[in-house]
Amino acid sequence: SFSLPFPMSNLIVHGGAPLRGRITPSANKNAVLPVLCATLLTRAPLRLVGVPDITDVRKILDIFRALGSQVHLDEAAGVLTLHHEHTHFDASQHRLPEEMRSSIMLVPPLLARFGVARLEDNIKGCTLGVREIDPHVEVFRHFGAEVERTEGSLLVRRTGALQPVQHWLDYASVTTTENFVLCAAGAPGTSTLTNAASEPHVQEFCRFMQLLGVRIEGIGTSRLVVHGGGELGGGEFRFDEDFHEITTFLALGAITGGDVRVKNSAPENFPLIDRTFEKFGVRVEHEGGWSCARVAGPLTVQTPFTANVLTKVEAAPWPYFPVDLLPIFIALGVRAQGNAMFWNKVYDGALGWTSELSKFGAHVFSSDPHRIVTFGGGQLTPAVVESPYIIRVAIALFMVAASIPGRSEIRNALPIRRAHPRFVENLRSLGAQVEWTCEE
Ligand SMILES: CC(=O)N[C@H]1[C@@H](OP(=O)(O)OP(=O)(O)OC[C@H]2O[C@@H](n3ccc(=O)[nH]c3=O)[C@H](O)[C@@H]2O)O[C@H](CO)[C@@H](O)[C@@H]1O
Ligand SMILES: C=C(OP(=O)(O)O)C(=O)O
Repeated sequence: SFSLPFPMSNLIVHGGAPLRGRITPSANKNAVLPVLCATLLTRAPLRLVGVPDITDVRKILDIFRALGSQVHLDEAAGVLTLHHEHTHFDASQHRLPEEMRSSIMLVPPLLARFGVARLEDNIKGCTLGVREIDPHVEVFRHFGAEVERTEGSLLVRRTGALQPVQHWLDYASVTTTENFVLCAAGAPGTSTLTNAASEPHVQEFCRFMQLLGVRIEGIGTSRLVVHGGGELGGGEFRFDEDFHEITTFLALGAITGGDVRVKNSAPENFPLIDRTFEKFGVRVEHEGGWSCARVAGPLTVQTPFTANVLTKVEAAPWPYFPVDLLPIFIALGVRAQGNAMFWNKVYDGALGWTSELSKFGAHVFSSDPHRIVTFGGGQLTPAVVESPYIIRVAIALFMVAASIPGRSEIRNALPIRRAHPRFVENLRSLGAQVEWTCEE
């Protein structure tokens, strides 16, 4: 199994080298995790192809083993076979994985199979500010489950079968949408969700639910219709490439003035991401199943035609620019000549880390909890910086470091291992001088 501890927590990089080469991206953590949670709904065997070796996956597989499920992972091939046949859950004994948001999607399958689930308060996830639990509780209750607060956790119970519902979310929440579909799958009849999230990973998760035998209409739109209550089967599912990882490696090529090509089978997801690259003088091309980012000269922020506005990147639920990619473009912003505004419309407290960029000599102004302005293009120097527990921020700090000649250190970069397998190995294959080290 791949349940070894991973103690190296800092990234050391000798930056300044243009990164060049080809990358085959892994699967999207935010598709893989809800799919893994959903597997618990069925007693039939399953084969999942393209499973990444990331720490969040390890944690979910560990809980499956603890519950008595059959788990077999061929690490080299990334093939996971799962069989939740002789699976037992004891709410007083088993603890769902902490420090990852996706644990919350184990609740509906546990409810369906065992009538009870217990969710630790500490499920957390990236420290992006408040991660609300109420929309989930509303969904569980609406379907007929009872939710009560106990010390340090939430206890969710079902006495009878879940009832189909019509539900309208306050906002298009990714995991709440997935939890809705998971509950609806077990509620005999038709359930409808309005203001559903539609991110590529939500679509991928819905396609997996279809493989299990759940009829879903409206995938990719803001209204999902789920026909639940049928017998669920098994089968084989192959994960798509992660648009976050594709974008990350394209951005790494661009910020180091190199030429990185990334395999990309779904360029139809990229028009807005491509236009956002263009705002910093980076041209993305998609051809023959591969994408590359070209930079002609130094990175430069495009000047808007409208007077008195800043070039801006506005992140919000899909089909807006994806919020998890914002830090990666902030890294481009501090490197590009000119000024740009970054607007995080999703999280209240997700931009505090940008003060850390001043250690490289970058100039970033915090307008309010949702907006910052980068004054880019100045001289940057290598630095020792500290990452918060936010995957994409550790990457953004690494990107800036990789673009500056000299030795930099990103402390607490371990969150990267939550989403990106072989990150350092991939970087080395592109010519980066980078390694993991332990805390001194
Ligand atoms: C495991 C997983 O899939 N995690 C992703 C999922 O988390 P998650 O599903 O937790 O994120 P949500 O979509 O629920 O949004 C997170 C928080 O942002 C706030 N909010 C969000 C949208 C909105 O229109 N208004 C609003 O106030 C809420 O406080 C909410 O709690 O989606 C987030 C938003 O794409 C991503 O950052 C996470 O990587
Ligand atoms: C924020 C993320 O994950 P989580 O929701 O698990 O914290 C992420 O994938 O960037």
